[in-house]
Amino acid sequence: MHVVSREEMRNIDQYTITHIGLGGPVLMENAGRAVYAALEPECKAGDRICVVIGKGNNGGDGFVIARMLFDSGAKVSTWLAADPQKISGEAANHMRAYCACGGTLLRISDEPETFQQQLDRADWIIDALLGTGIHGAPYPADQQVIRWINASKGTVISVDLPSGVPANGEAFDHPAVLADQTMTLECPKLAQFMQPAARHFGTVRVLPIGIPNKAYQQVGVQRELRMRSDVVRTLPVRDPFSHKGNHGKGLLIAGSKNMPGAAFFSAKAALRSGIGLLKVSVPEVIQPILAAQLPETMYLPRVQVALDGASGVGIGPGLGRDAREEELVCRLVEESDTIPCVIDADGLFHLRNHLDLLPKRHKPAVLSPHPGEMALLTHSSVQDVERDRFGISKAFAEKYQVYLVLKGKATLVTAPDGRQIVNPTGNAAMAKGGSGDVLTGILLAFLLQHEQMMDAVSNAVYVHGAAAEELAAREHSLLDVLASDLIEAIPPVLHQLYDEKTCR
Ligand SMILES: NC(=O)C1=CN([C@@H]2O[C@H](COP(=O)(O)OP(=O)(O)OC[C@H]3O[C@@H](n4cnc5c(N)ncnc54)[C@H](OP(=O)(O)O)[C@@H]3O)[C@@H](O)[C@H]2O)[C@@H](O)CC1
Ligand SMILES: [K+]
Repeated sequence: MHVVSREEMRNIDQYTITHIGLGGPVLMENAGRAVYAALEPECKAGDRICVVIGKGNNGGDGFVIARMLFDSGAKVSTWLAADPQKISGEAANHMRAYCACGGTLLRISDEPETFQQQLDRADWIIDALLGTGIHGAPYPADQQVIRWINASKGTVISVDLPSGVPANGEAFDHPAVLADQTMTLECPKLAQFMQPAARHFGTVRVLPIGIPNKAYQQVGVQRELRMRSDVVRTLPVRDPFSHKGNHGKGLLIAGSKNMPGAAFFSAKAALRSGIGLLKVSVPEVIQPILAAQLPETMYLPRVQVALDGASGVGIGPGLGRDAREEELVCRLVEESDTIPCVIDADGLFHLRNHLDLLPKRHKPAVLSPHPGEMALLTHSSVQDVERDRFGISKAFAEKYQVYLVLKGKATLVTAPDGRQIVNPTGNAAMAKGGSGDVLTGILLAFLLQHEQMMDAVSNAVYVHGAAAEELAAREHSLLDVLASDLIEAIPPVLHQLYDEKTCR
């Protein structure tokens, strides 16, 4: 499923209308019908539904929804936030169709008190005020309508976008609808994955409106939401005649005297994610503790680190910020030139002034920063990173020729050629020390077992998030999940995914 910017969505619509010949009224009819079809099973007989309609094409969708509700005999009141004389194009066609079917239109500016009363009494409020077309803050009259919608008690369903939210997710401080549910048309917009916009969406349903794939290809959209079916399709299939050497010989350089746990989490996650052989390099002082906890790995004293036949390397979790490690990180990034190399946490800290090493590699490295680490790498602030997650990631991945995993609510994977994949799994239980170390281990293991790096990285991020969801769905809350719990949730997640793979 594609993820689009405002401009891309407009171009996709235009291509579909002009070159494919599916006219705007058809798409609008499809959009309104899709929302009606999704809404209808949720509504009980006698529910009061208030449709709030703006002047543009988002309002046009609202007319279709209102017409279908009216035709089905629902208790619908349809309120216009604009002068009907100023409604034009496809929206005007659908306004006429609604009226011709016998529907009544009320203007908010004529009867603001009645509007507020009806909003207050409504079980459902359909927000078709503003969509992808607005520039800047909504006009003052629309801001007032948004405040009234937000003060209402009914369930707010936003059509395409919560009104007032900028589609590209730019930071804003004006009023915007706080939806209970957003029925996104055709494909998710960037705003759904950006702060503060994302907080306005409530739960999201994506409703197809019949735009053909050709339109996406022509516009050249390079962003996708990872679907479960993508993960199931691309997970590696294990050869029944394989041996441990076929599933990767990983080397993990992690842990320090004060952070032995990080090495444990990464190593155990890599083992749970299928790696064939794993050697862990830790300071000698913590080796006995780890060896007792994790007898499945081999150990290499930190002073003797050499690739020594490894087919992939993970660097960074709990490494510490001692200046001596900087040289080690740089050396390993250079020496592992032709094999997968994952760099995280303190590995990123040590690499921050040596990023020029990255584009020299034959095999692109995988960097997995959280926004704070990304700010460090780009000499910016966390706010700068969050303001433009998509743009900053793309510029960085292309410049340094890396796979970049920018962690967050919707972790974003960017390939060296600029393709981007948004991860849908995960929850707030992961906001705890050690979670990132687990991901490093899964990444290392998956890179050694997948054919395509983008699949390996995206699947690792997906499984990591799915493990947190699995825990929260069963015996855990969002508060009590530990990194070690995440690791133990990898097996049920993989079990389920492989089950789906064999069932297909
Ligand atoms: N064929 C298609 O494209 C399809 C599109 N579809 C639907 O259309 C939506 C996009 O439609 P859109 O482009 O008409 O924009 P929309 O968000 O309804 O409102 C823009 C209107 O607001 C105005 N306006 C501008 N700035 C403003 C502000 N700050 N505060 C307040 N108003 C402001 C501006 O008028 P202006 O004031 O500039 O004259 C304009 O009239 C999309 O989200 C989806 O729902 C679907 O039906 C599928 C087919
Ligand atoms: K809307």
